Amino acid sequence: LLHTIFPPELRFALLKLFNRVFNCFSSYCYFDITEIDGVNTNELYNAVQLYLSSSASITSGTRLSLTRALNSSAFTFGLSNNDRLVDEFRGATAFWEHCVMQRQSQSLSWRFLPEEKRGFTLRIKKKHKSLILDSYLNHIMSRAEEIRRRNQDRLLYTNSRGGSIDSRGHHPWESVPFKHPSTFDTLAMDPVKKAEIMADLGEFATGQSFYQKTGRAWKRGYLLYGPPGTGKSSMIAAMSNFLGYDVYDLELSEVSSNSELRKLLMKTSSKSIIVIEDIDCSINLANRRKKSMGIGRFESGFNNADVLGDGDGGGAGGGNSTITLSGLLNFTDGLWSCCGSERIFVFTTNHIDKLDPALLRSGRMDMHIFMSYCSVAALEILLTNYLGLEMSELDDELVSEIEDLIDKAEMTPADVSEVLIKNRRKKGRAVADLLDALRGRVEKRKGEGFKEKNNGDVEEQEKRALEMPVGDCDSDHVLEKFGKKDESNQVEEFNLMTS
Ligand SMILES: Nc1ncnc2c1ncn2[C@@H]1O[C@H](COP(=O)(O)OP(=O)(O)OP(=O)(O)O)[C@@H](O)[C@H]1O
Repeated sequence: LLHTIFPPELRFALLKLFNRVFNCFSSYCYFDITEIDGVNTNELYNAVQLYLSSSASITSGTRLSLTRALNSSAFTFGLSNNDRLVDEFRGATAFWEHCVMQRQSQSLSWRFLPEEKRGFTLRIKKKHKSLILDSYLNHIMSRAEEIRRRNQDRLLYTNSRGGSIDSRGHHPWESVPFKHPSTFDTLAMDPVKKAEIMADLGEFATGQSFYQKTGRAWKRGYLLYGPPGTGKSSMIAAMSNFLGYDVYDLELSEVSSNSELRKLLMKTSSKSIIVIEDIDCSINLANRRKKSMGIGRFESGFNNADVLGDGDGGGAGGGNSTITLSGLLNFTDGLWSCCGSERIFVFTTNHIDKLDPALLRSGRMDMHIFMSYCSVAALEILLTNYLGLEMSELDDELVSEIEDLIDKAEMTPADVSEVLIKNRRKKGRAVADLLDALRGRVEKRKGEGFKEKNNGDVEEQEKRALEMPVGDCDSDHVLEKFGKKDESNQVEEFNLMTS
C-alpha cells in the first residue's frame, strides 16, 4: 500500500525537495570529494586522506585503521566507513566524514575500479565557503605533499647511460631508498659554520615568496671543498635529511652531451639536491684551456673530450663525452635549471685549485663551504657522538695537549672517528689511542718538514677568499690565489687565461 501511495519516483522527488528546503535554512554547505572522479584518480581525495591522518583531531569513539606504506618510515591512520574528524583552519571549523559504499557493478570502463566507492564529505559553515575553497584546499594539498615527503624515506638517484627513457622503458634515473644516518647533529664541524649553513638551508626552503618577489629562480648552489674524509658526503646526507629532499647523484662520465645533461635535469623532481661529486675529476678544465688556445701538451691523466663544444667549454672526464663547461653552467644557471623549483645544486671537490674560476664566480655557487681537518670543536662533537664523553670530563692537562696537537696533526674527522670507534666501549683507551694517533701524526709531519702544512696555509687563503660573500669572490682574486699554489704550471696556465 505504501508503495502505491508513495511510488519511488515521488519519494525521490520529496526527498530532493526536503533537501533543498533543508539546505535553504541550514547554515552549512557540503562538498563531496570522491576517490575516483569518472575514471581518473582524484588527487584531492588522497591528499585529504593523508592530511587528515596526521593533522586533524580525532573525535572520541573513532575507529581508525593504521598503515605503514612501503618505503615509509612513519605510521599513518586510515579512515573507515562513516568516520568523522574535525579540523580547524583560520578560525573556521571543517567537519569531515568518510563514506564508503559498495559499488553496484563494474560499469563499462577500460580501467578496473575498486569494489568500494569511497569519498569524503566536507561540511562547513556557509560563511566560510570562500575561505575554504580559496585557501583551505590548497593548504591541504601542500601539507599532504610535505607529509608524503617526510614519511617517505629519501631516495637516492643515480643516472645510467643517456638522458632519455631507453627502448626498454628504463628511466635514466634509477633510485634506491636513501638511509644515510648523517645529520647536522652528527656532523663534526665548527658549530658557528654549521648553524650558518642550517639557517641558509632553512631560509631557502621557506623562501618561496622571497624568490618570487625578487624574480630569482628558486634554487641554490653549494660548493663543498676540502681534503678527503672531512665529511663532504656526510654533509650532503645531512642536508637531505634536514630538508627531506631526495638526492640525485649525477655521474657526469655517464652523460655524453649537453643535451643529455639537460634531459636528465628535466627528469629530476622539485625539492631535490643535485650532486656532482669530485667536480674537478669530472670536468677537465685545465686541459681544455690549453687546447682551446692551441698550446701546451695534455699532461694530466684525463681522457680528453674530442669535441670541446664552444670556447667556454671543458670536456667531461668520460670517454666520448662532449659535455662542456658552458653546458654544465647552463645546467645550474640557465633557463633549464628553472624547469621545476626548490632545487639545490651541490658540487664537491678535494682540489678547489683545479676548478675553473667561472664555476666559482658570483651567483654560480651561492655558498662555498670549506670542510676542514678535525678541529677542537669538531672533536668535541665526535667525542660526544662516539663515546658519550664531554671534553669537560677530561683532565685539563689532557685537554691542553689535545688542543695543542689537533691543528698540527691535520687528522680528518674520518681518521679521528676510526680511532674512536675501535674502543668505543672503553672511553679511556679510546682517548689514549687518539692522543697516540695525534702525537704520531705530528711527529710524522715534523719529519716531512710540515710540507702539507704549507698546503694548509694556502688552504687557509682559499678559505678566506672563498668564504667571503660570493659577490666579492672575483676571478682575479681566485687566479692570484691559485697562482700561489703551484708555481710551475698553474701560474702559466692562469696567465694564459687572463691574457
Ligand atoms: N665532519 C664529519 N663529521 C662526522 N663524521 C665524519 C666527518 N667527516 C668524515 N666523517 C666520517 O668519515 C666517513 C667518511 O666521510 P665522508 O665520505 O663524508 O668524507 P668526504 O669528505 O666526502 O670524503 P671523499 O672526498 O673521500 O668523498 C663518514 O662516513 C663519517 O663516518
